[in-house]
Order: sequence, then structure tokens, then C-alpha cells
Amino acid sequence: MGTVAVHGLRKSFGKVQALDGVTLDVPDGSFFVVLGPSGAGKTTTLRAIAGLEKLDAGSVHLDGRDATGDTPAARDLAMVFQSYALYPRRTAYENIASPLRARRCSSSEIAAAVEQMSSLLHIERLLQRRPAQMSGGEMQRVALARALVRRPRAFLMDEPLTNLDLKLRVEMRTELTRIHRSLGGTFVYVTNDQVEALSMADQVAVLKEGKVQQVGTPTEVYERPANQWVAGFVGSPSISLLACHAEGDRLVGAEGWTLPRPRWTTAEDRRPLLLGLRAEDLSVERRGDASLPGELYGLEPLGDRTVVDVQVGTEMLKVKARPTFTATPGERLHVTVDLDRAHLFDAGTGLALSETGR
Ligand SMILES: Nc1ncnc2c1ncn2[C@@H]1O[C@H](COP(=O)(O)OP(=O)(O)OP(=O)(O)O)[C@@H](O)[C@H]1O
Repeated sequence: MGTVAVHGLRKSFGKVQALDGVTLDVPDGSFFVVLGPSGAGKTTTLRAIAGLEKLDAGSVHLDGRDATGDTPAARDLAMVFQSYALYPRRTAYENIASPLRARRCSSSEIAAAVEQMSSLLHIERLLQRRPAQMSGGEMQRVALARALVRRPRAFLMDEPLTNLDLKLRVEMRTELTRIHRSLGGTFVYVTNDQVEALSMADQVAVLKEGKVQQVGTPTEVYERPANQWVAGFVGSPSISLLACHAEGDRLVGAEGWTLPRPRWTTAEDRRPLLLGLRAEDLSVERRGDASLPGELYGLEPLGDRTVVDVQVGTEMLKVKARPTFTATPGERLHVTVDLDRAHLFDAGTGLALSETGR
């Protein structure tokens, strides 16, 4: 078993409210990612689960049992940090073996466990090296092996891939998903990288200023963001947001454009709204019934695609186009909108409008 549940966590540091009522339910065996910008309270949440933070309020339940007052050791959780925290004078083998030695496991048990983990993480050839003789990526693998060898109740990981270069990070994302699948433990993984979150998680909790904004599968969080902030934080390039309101069967933009009103929206006429459009749901190359007039502001060629910045009045739209797309700044363009994939938010509260009938 390895369920982790936190309820109503509150923690302030002086005037900073780091956690403002955080409630999360991590199912047994899941890869649960806590995603948020710097300062959102991710590390504090993880430290609270681990028993390293004295809370102002709230509770931590492990496997259904109240563990709020338990010492970190009694919780049986393993933590992996972005700094590898390996013993510098010990070999990789000794580093990985250290939690088992502390438990007084026999030498043959230790040898078998280290062999299994080093084969899982492809680090067999590193076992006799000390940290100074390894690259950052290799040290991170050893640190992971040391956490995984213990078979704790759950693994808590605090941005473990941050210090790796981009290529290694992408490789380790796939590795971690594979390791999770083959070991089957509960992973609580903290990151500010939305691509990491969307690519690895079973469930994502999006955190902002100590408050949970949304919990859901990566698809739910991306396709049905609970509010304007989540829509803007998840997805690259960022979702474009245009001020508008509904009027009969049209959506009318503050910048004068109109579009057919999406079938699925129940918004009453004249209520101030924001229309959220993702770059991949817009096109400057197809002409359709629903389109917005604008002019080219700039192009960002990204190799496999070009992001086209189109100015609509004073607002900016980001549109994904073929890598060969070209146009000159100031050129008039029509942006075709896939309204079935658009999002509407209340401009006052930022909350997504209900989408009955979508
Ligand atoms: N020991 C501390 N003393 C004072 N303030 C703290 C302390 N720990 C955290 N904070 C503050 O609490 C807030 C949440 O911090 P936390 O480290 O949990 O955020 P985070 O989401 O993990 O950010 P990052 O991605 O930058 O690590 C921040 O404003 C931070 O400055």
C-alpha cells in the first residue's frame, strides 16, 4: 500500500502564506505530479508529507492512518532532491547500499538489491566509481537507485531532473515512467516544468500561491482547464486570451471582431468573458467560417513548426503553422478558429464556464 492524503495544509513563513489549505489525495501506485511556478508551495507540500515541516494546520494520512505527528523516519518515505546528496567518498555501490546497511540487511540481500536497481537504471558500469568520477546525469541515476532500493511506502521527488541538460532530462522522463511502471510504487513528483508534468503524470495537481487550482489527468488539465490561470500556465506557447462577450448567436470581441457563438456555451449575453485559444487550434493557412482579422506581428521558427504572432487590434494571438510558413510584418492575415476546441472564462473570476453539451 502507498496512499498519501493531505488535508487542509496551512503553513506560513512570516508574512508569506506558503500553503493555504492544500488538500490532495494520492492513490496507491500512481505517478502524481505537483506542478506550479516558483514559490507556489510545492517543496513545502512535499516536506509536509515527509514530516520535515511543522504545520500551522492540516493533516497527513499515509495508507489511511493519521501520520501528522509521526517523525520522518516513522513515515517510511524516500525523498529524492535536485541536488543528488550522494556520499562523496563512497562508491556508487556503497551509496546505493547505504539505506540497506542502515537496516542491517545481509550482504547477499544487499548485493542482490543493488544489482537489480543498477540494472533497472543502467548504471552497472558505474558501481565502483565515486561521485567525482561521474557526470550529473549519472549521479542523478545513482541517487534514484539509492532511493528506490529501499522499497518505501512512497517516493517523494523534488524536481530531480532540474540540474540535467535538456537531452538528458527528456531521456530521464521516459526512464522514470518506465521505472515507475516496473516497480509499481507511489511517486509524488514536484516540478515547475509543465512538459515534464504532462508527459509523466497519471494525475497532476496544479498549485499557485499555496492553493490547489485543479487536480486531474494531464489531458483533463490541458483540455479542460478549471480557470484562466491554469489555461495560461499549462501549454506552450501560452494560450491566447481575448476579451469578448456573447450576443445572441455571436461572440463579440472587445476589439470589434465577431465569431459564431460556440454551441456548448451557456454564458448569458453581455457577461464579460475571455476567449481562450490554443495555438494548435488556430490556423493562418486555412480559411473557414470562423475567422479573426489581424496582421502579422512576428514569426518564431522552431524547427518542426513556426509560431506566428498575429495582432488582433491590441491583442496578440499565437498560432502554430508549418515550418515553411512565411509572411511579412504588417501583412493582413485571417486566423481561422476551431471553436469546438476553444475555452471561455468569466473575465471577473477567471473560472471556466460550464461546458454542457460540448
Ligand atoms: N524556510 C523558509 N523560510 C521563509 N520562507 C520560506 C521558507 N521555505 C519556503 N518559504 C517561502 O514559501 C513559499 C513557498 O516555497 P516553496 O519552496 O514551497 O515553493 P516551490 O513551489 O517549491 O518553489 P520552487 O519551485 O522555487 O522551489 C515561497 O514564497 C518561499 O519563499
